[in-house]
Amino acid sequence: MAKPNGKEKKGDTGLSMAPPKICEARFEAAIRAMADIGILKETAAPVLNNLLKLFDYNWVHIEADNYLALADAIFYDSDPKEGQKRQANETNLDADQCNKKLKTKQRSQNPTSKMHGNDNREFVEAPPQQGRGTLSARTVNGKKVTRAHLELPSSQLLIKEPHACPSIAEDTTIVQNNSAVLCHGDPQTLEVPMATTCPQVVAPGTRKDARRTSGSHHDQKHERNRAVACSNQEIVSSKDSPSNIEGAFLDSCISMIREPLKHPHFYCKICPNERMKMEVFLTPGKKGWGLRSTEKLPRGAFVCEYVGEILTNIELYDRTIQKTGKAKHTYPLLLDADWGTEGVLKDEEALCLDATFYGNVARFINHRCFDANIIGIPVEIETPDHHYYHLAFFTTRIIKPFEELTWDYGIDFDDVDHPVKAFKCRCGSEFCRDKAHILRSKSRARV
Ligand SMILES: C[S@@+](CC[C@H](N)C(=O)[O-])C[C@H]1O[C@@H](n2cnc3c(N)ncnc32)[C@H](O)[C@@H]1O
Repeated sequence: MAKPNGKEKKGDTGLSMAPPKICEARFEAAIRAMADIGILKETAAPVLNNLLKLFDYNWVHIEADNYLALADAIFYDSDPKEGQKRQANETNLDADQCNKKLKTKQRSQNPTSKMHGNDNREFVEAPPQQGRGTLSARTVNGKKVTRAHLELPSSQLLIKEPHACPSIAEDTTIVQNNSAVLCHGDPQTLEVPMATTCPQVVAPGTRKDARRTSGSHHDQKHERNRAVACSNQEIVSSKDSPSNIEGAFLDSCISMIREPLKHPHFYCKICPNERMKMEVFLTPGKKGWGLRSTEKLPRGAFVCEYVGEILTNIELYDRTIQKTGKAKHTYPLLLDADWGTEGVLKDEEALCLDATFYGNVARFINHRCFDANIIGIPVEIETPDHHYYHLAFFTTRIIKPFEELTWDYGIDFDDVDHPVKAFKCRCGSEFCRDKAHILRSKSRARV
């Protein structure tokens, strides 16, 4: 008997009995669809039977996309190479469709106050993001292979990090719609050379920085390599001269798309992101909450991205002024990695992130002068506009389990002219830049 969803169970019909009318009609319709594209019934029927078994007689999968799974299975059975080419073509189509979707989504976002990263993601409790997507199954040389179309949240579109790997089941082939990826549920990462620049969390009142008129970080002459991780397999590059990806990495990207059968497994057993468990904890040193990993982390491990609302500097400044004296902790981050290279930016144009109301665990990362154990690396994803990028945190050295993760906000503690003071630094580093606070602490200790 046919189930409401078209599923037919052997037990319902009896093995020797003819399939019920509804399935017979569906069977014939599938054969007709194949005949329309020049496939003989003798070829199509046995493959269809196999496919039905694979899909547990769920016709929905077989009829989807005008019998795409069936056509593919036939192609694979008759000529695996041809089947791969066909799949590669579909892959490109899928990628285009997905990119369109992503663009539409971006356009529909609130232009004045957006989340940096995943839409609607809230801090602390937010689980690691899993890309949304669809799964379809097909037979490859008689083996069931699941194909996943992932639409990944933008905050997961990141950079190459040798350990960044997916938690994808072993029979899953990933068709990536975005090229540069990191974190859970993702198969492939990109190797992008980047130099650390100095994006900073702004202490309340680093209005001087916000105006970008001066500030120590602006004077630093970094060679600012950029990772431009665009959708659809475009990566890149150095700031002044966009370069191309080349060599083994490019070859493997092409191969993943064109020869998916060579890359059936993406399950990674060593990826630290798979095991990494972040913990927000109350620091003993009056810094408020902090962040740590319960696991040992290798050097260079991706930790997380800084997520917050995207504001202009004017908006951030207004918020800061309103909060002054009330907020104990503040959560802004200037997207200033490129400031100073194009003359003076207007405050209405310069961007920053504010994790006060929306954010992720990164908002709990405390500051440590100079010898912090993580660094923020700017990553451009949606747009090559250097004023808007994501900030990805990576470990600078091996981190012991439960060691606090710290990041050098780059605060100028000597900026005493500003009406709103930075916090008193309690980082404990021997390189602490908050000299005034150290002196005060020492004289208090003497008394
Ligand atoms: C991005 S938040 C970090 C999380 C914060 N500790 C909390 O409890 O939410 C930045 C704020 O943490 C505090 N903070 C961070 N690093 C500090 C440090 N080295 N010394 C003292 N306070 C610190 C300051 O109040 C600062 O405004």
